[in-house]
Amino acid sequence: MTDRPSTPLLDRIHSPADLKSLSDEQLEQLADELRAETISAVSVTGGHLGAGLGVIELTVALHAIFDAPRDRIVWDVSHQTYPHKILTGRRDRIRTLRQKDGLSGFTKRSESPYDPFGAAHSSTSISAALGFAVARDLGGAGIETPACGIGDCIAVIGDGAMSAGMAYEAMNNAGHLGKRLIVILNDNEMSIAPPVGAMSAYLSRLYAGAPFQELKAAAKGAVSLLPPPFREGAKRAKDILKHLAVGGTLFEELGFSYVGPIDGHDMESLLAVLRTVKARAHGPILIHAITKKGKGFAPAESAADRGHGVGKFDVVTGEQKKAASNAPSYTSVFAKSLIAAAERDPRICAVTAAMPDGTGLNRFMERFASRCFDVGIAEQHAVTFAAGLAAGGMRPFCAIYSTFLQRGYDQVVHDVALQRLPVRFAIDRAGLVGADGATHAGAYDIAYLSNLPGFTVMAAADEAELVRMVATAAAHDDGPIAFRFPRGEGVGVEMPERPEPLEIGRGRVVREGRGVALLSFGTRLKEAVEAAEALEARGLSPTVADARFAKPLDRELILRLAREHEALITLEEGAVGGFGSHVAQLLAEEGVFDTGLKFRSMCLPDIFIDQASPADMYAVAGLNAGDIERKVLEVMGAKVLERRA
Ligand SMILES: Cc1ncc(C[n+]2csc(CCOP(=O)(O)OP(=O)(O)O)c2C)c(N)n1
Ligand SMILES: CC(=O)[C@@H](O)[C@H](O)COP(=O)(O)O
Ligand SMILES: [Mg+2]
Repeated sequence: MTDRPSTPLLDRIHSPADLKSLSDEQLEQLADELRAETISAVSVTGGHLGAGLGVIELTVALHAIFDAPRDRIVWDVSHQTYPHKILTGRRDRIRTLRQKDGLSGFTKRSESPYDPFGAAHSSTSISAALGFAVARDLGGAGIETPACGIGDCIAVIGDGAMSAGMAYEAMNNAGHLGKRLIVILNDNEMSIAPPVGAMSAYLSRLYAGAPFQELKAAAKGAVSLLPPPFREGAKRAKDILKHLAVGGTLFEELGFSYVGPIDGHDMESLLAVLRTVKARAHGPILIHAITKKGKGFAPAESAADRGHGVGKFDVVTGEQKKAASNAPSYTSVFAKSLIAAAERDPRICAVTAAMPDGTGLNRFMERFASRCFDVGIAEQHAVTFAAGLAAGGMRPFCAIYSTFLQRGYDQVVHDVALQRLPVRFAIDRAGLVGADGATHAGAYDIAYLSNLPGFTVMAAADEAELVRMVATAAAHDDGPIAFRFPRGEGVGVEMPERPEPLEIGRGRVVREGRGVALLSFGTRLKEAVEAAEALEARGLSPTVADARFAKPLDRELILRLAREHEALITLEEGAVGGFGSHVAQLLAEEGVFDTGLKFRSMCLPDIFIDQASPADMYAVAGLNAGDIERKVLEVMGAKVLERRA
């Protein structure tokens, strides 16, 4: 007895080469089995379900027609690649997805030669595929697979990812270079939330209602693309292409041949069009495939997010297994606090870059639709748009995950900081996030914001602190201000009734002790307190303080801790170069080291940490309570404790 689906054909597939001998009908059957296997695997791992289900037929067709790894298939975001992983020799590990030591939830060059380019942040695929195409034409053979060289270069990009400027930068360049390059626009009319923006409306118009171009002309153009009959389906290809629009679109204006729209779930259409394109394409070509996110799994198809990101679930009912929560999530605390602040202040508005649910701004949107802006996947624009709002007299909160804010860094520097504009950055997913792994680690914002003149940088130690920081940011008009908080639920502390803004640049001592001081910035505070309590048993009683601010630093507090203790240890959920470095700089400048203070900075190590539970990732980073305890003992010269299990 097994709860795995029956997959006789898929069981024979060990690499894409095995698809080459299958008939078109068998490829259709393979797609059905691949869908069942994908659903089964994600039901035990959780993860990105809907996007993969939407590209099952496309994945099979691509691997049947093209020759990966020689042909480079570059998946945008790559959260839709679980079916691709199954077909490319990773089926035996597919139930380890997104877990410690398991398969990554995204494409990863070190994981497989079939993943020619890693991704997880969106809208990079056309640039990367174009890079491969140019390398090919310059005689490059690829790093991992030099023996097979580089064949066709194919970018598969979603309609949501098409909202980012980078995709247009790439098409602009590709149209100019004129290299053979295949872009498949996987249009499921969904980002994580329903897509927004004029471009999304334009894509819908390409296949909604009346044909946008005279059919006769389209058919003529299409027929000229047809190959001589080969293998199966040439006649069918002709029939299909007769009904397609070719030319006349924005893409055509950018120098691409446009083929579409085609039904991305109709294997016959896909095979026919891909065969034709493979045989005849010259220059850049864009194939517009219409798909359904969550296709073939009713609970996903009917979910508001089309099953974008799911927990483990029951394959029959679709019911997700949710862990009981003991405290509200940081995201919901942020959203609630911002709504409360906006009730009082009509200047408060909010900006998200395609993450209304993830940032909690969907709730703000329900309450203040005219003051909330989902700009699509467009972090650079989001930041400068917020800068404009601030310059216009509003009080904008730009809510972006730490990892995605990286994309808007020049805008943060040039448009916000340099002009000292009071944009409030609500930085969610700060620190290590778990299953999404290294691509989504919120590791760098402390460093890349704290070095900017005039920036105020805060980190919440718990959910009550987050409430205070929202109030602080709302009241702060003197330049840009950021506050960071992690993924997941809070600590379960009591919440302030009427949050008062914090005094800028003032930390707090949460536990008075002696000998050694632990100065935490962010939610490692809980670990620091735990470590301090454990150290009591060893005769040590560390002082524990919450810095609250990485910029401006609480000089008074830090210098007092340095003066009154033999050792000072800083803690943060960020990369080297952040809070600890700024504290070290202050201590050095003040000559504190000259008088013999023992100083250590505990931050993320200089490595990319693979996916695992956040606790396991912090164990790799050496930032859990036991690690802090050991560090204290090491610094204070006491016996190092046995490593905790
Ligand atoms: C730069 C960046 N911003 C935000 C995200 C978060 N994100 C992941 S998938 C996604 C939606 C992508 O939509 P689409 O490209 O249409 O793919 P689909 O899931 O519909 O297949 C978003 C916003 C991201 N991965 N990268
Ligand atoms: C692929 C992607 O970037 C998002 O879907 C991300 O996985 C969301 O993560 P959260 O669950 O933390 O919102
Ligand atoms: Mg989409």
